Amino acid sequence: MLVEMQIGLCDSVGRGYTIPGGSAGHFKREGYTFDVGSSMMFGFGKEGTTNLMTRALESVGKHLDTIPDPTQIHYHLPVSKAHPDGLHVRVWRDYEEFVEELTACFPHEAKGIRGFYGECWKVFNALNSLELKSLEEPRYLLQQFVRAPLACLTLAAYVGVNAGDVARKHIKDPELLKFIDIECYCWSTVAAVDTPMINAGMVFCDRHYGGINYPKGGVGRIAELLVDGIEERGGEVRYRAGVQRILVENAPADGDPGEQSSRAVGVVLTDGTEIRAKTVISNATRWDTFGRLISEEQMPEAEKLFRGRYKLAPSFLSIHAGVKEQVLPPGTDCHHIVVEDWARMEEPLGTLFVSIPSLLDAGLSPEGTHLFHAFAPDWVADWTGLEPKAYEAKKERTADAIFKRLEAAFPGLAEATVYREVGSPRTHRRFLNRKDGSYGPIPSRRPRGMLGMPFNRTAIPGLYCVGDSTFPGQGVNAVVFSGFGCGHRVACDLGLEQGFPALDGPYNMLLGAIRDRV
Ligand SMILES: NC(=O)c1ccc[n+]([C@@H]2O[C@H](COP(=O)([O-])OP(=O)(O)OC[C@H]3O[C@@H](n4cnc5c(N)ncnc54)[C@H](O)[C@@H]3O)[C@@H](O)[C@H]2O)c1
Ligand SMILES: CC(C)=CCC/C(C)=C/C=C\C(C)=C\C=C\C(C)=C\C=C\C=C(C)\C=C\C=C(C)\C=C\C=C(/C)CCC=C(C)C
Repeated sequence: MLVEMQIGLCDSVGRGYTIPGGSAGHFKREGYTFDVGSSMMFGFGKEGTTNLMTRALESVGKHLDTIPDPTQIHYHLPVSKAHPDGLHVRVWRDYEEFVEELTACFPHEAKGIRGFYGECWKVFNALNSLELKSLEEPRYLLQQFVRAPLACLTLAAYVGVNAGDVARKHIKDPELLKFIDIECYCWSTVAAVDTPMINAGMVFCDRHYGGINYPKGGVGRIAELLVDGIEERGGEVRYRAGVQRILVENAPADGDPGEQSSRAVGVVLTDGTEIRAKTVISNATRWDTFGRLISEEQMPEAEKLFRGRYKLAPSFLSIHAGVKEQVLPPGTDCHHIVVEDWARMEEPLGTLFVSIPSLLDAGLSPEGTHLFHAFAPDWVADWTGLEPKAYEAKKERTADAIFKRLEAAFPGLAEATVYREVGSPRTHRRFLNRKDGSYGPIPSRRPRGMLGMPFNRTAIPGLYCVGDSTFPGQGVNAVVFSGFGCGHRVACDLGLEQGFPALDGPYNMLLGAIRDRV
C-alpha cells in the first residue's frame, strides 16, 4: 500500500481510537464479538473484478476465510390487501430462487421483476469486466474504453441514472415499487428514485454472483489483517492518534519546485505532534475534513457546491445484545429488515435492521447464546442536551420499544435477552468521529445518478479524500472501491505508476464542470 499518510483511526473526543476498521471494526464484551456497524459483507467473491474485499486483502498478502450466507436479507414488510399476513421475502443467494420467491408474491409482475433485475445484471456484468481503478485517471480510463468498449459505454449510459426510474420502466404495482424502495433504502438510506443505478446494479447482483460471505472471527478481522499486512510491509498504523488539523501551506508545486502553491503538507495530532508528508488522505467525512480538519476559511469552492448537492444521512440507534439460542428457531436467517408501515420507512426508527452473525460463526457468542445486533436510523438532534441519567433512561426506553416491535418476527425476544448495550447517534459520533454520527452523504435534491459525487482528488493539491463521501458513495464495497481508486490516483501523482499527466488538467476540469452542473 502506498498511502503516505492516511487519517483513519480515532474518536471524536480527540484522543484517537484504539481499534482499526471504523464502521467495519468489532469489539468484545463478555464473550460476545460484536460488529460495530457493517455486518453484511460484499466483495468476498472468488471470480470477476468486483471481489474488491478479496483483492484488498491479497494486495497485502492476506487471506480471510469466510462463511457463505444462504440469504442476503429476510424482509418482513407491511400488511396489504394482497398480503394480509405481511409481505415476507427472502433474498436467496441463488438468483433464480429469489426471483421465484418474489414472483410468487407478485405473479402479475413476473415480466417486470425480470426486466428490472435483468437491467441490474447488465450494469453488474459491465462493472465486473473492468479492472476497477481510478476513474479520474485518463490513461486508465482510455485503456478500459479500448479493452472493453461495450462495458464502458454501458456504464457511461447508466452513470447519470437512478434505480427508481429504471424500476418504473418495468414495474407498475405500487407495493412492488415499495419493495424496490426498501431494497435501496437499506444501504443507500434513500428511496430508489434517489439511488444511483450503478450502485443498485452492484448490490442487487453481487449478492448472487460473489454472494454475501461473513468473515470468520467477525467483520473486524478484515481491518486486523489489513493492519498486519501493512506492518509486515514496513508500514505503520498508529492508534490514539487523532488528527486535529490538516496543514495547508505554501510549498513547491508538483513538477515545478521553483513555483509555490497552497497545498496539504501534513497533519497536526491532538497531542500537538506534527507529521509532514507529500500526500495526505482523509477517510473522515467531507463535513469533518472541510470545516474541522481544514478551516471554513480555507474551504475550496468545490466543497461548498458539494454541500448544495449532498447532505448528511441520519445516524443509527444500535442495540448490541446477547440472546438465549432457543429464541431463534432452526433456519433463522442472519440478516433481517422489518418495516411495519411503508409511510414510516424513512422516518427515524421507522425501519429496523437485525444482524445475527453467530448463526453463521458460532464462535462469536458464548455457548447457548447468539449475538443479536438490532439498529435503526435516527438523528443526533433527538439525543442532545440530555443529562446523563435522562440520556441513559432514553436509551433503555428506546431499546425496549424496539425489542417490543421485533417480537412479531422474533417471539420471546425480550425475555430471552441476557446481555444488552445501547448506542445512540452520540455513540456513533464519538467512536467513529463522523459529524452527527452520520451514516454518510445523501442527495439533497434528485441526483443525476452518481455524476455529482466527487472522486478522490480535492481542490487542495496533496489532499485526497476517500470513503463514503467520495465516488461511488455509501456501502462497504463502495468505500473499498474508493480506496482502490484513491491508491491508484495517488500512485500516478507521485510518479509510482504511469499516468497521462498532459491530459490530467483538462480531464479534471471536464469532470469538475460536469459535477458542478448537476
Ligand atoms: N453493512 C453494514 O451493515 C454497514 C453498517 C454501517 C456502516 N457501513 C458502511 O461503512 C461506510 C463508512 O465507511 P468509511 O470507511 O467511509 O468510514 P468509517 O467511518 O468507517 O471510517 C473512517 C475512519 O476514520 C477515523 N477518523 C475519523 N476522523 C479522524 C481523525 N480526525 N483522526 C484520525 N482518524 C479519524 C475513524 O475513527 C474511522 O476509523 C458507510 O457509509 C456504510 O456504507 C455499513
Ligand atoms: C468517467 C465516468 C464518470 C464515467 C465513464 C463510464 C465508466 C467507465 C463508469 C464506471 C463506473 C464505475 C467503475 C463505478 C463503480 C461503482 C461501484 C464499484 C459501486 C459499488 C457500490 C457498492 C455498494 C452500494 C454497496 C453497498 C453495500 C451495503 C449493502 C452496505 C450496507 C448495508 C446495510 C447497512 C444493510 C445492512 C442490513 C442488515 C439487515 C443488517
